[in-house]
Amino acid sequence: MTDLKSMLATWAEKFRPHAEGVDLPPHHEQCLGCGPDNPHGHHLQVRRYGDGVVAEHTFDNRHVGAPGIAHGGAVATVIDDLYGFLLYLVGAPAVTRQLTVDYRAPVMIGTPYRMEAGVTNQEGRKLFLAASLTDRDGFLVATSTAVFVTVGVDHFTRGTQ
Ligand SMILES: CCCCC/C=C\C/C=C\C/C=C\C/C=C\CCCC(=O)SCCNC(=O)CCNC(=O)[C@H](O)C(C)(C)COP(=O)(O)OP(=O)(O)OC[C@H]1O[C@@H](n2cnc3c(N)ncnc32)[C@H](O)[C@@H]1OP(=O)(O)O
Repeated sequence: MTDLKSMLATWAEKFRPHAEGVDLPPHHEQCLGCGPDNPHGHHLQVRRYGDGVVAEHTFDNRHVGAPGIAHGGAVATVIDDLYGFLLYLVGAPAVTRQLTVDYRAPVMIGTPYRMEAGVTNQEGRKLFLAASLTDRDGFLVATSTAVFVTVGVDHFTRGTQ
């Protein structure tokens, strides 16, 4: 299990410039989106792509909704986590305040998709983000926007207190 102290100790290494095309580090080992040690997770692997991030991702039977189709919540989870990798490039931790997903076509189990995300605007603590999910033919399957708000490390230790 990842404890908060050891997770925070890894931040300096994560929130720094990363080379183009190199795999970005997971948020932490148990992260639902990208943690390699989470047996229920999506094990998302993400690379920097210019000013944004990119991933090739395939949903599996642990994430099924209607038969053969990925659960919409699972798709939103992976998109949300993909946004979390932009924070390394922005250089500050932030959390999701608003997330929208436009499900344009079913996301099929066992089919590889390309996912891209980038920062469209930054105003003070607010990061306006956008993402897309396309199939191998370049067909647009889902689009998303999000507002993330930058936070200090205390956010992860205090809850609502
Ligand atoms: C999740 C695990 C994290 C582990 C971290 C590990 C390693 C580090 C790696 C990365 C860093 C962290 C995360 C990456 C990981 C995974 C990615 C997935 C991310 C998540 O899964 S994260 C969980 C879900 N997430 C929450 O749990 C947030 C709950 N929430 C709050 O904690 C507060 O709500 C908070 C702090 C967000 C803000 O609270 P606050 O009091 O500080 O600020 P306030 O409310 O004033 O809003 C500030 C300004 O945003 C404007 N604003 C608000 N809403 C807007 C909207 N919809 N559109 C446009 N503007 C909007 C306001 O109008 C104001 O604007 P202005 O400053 O101009 O007045």
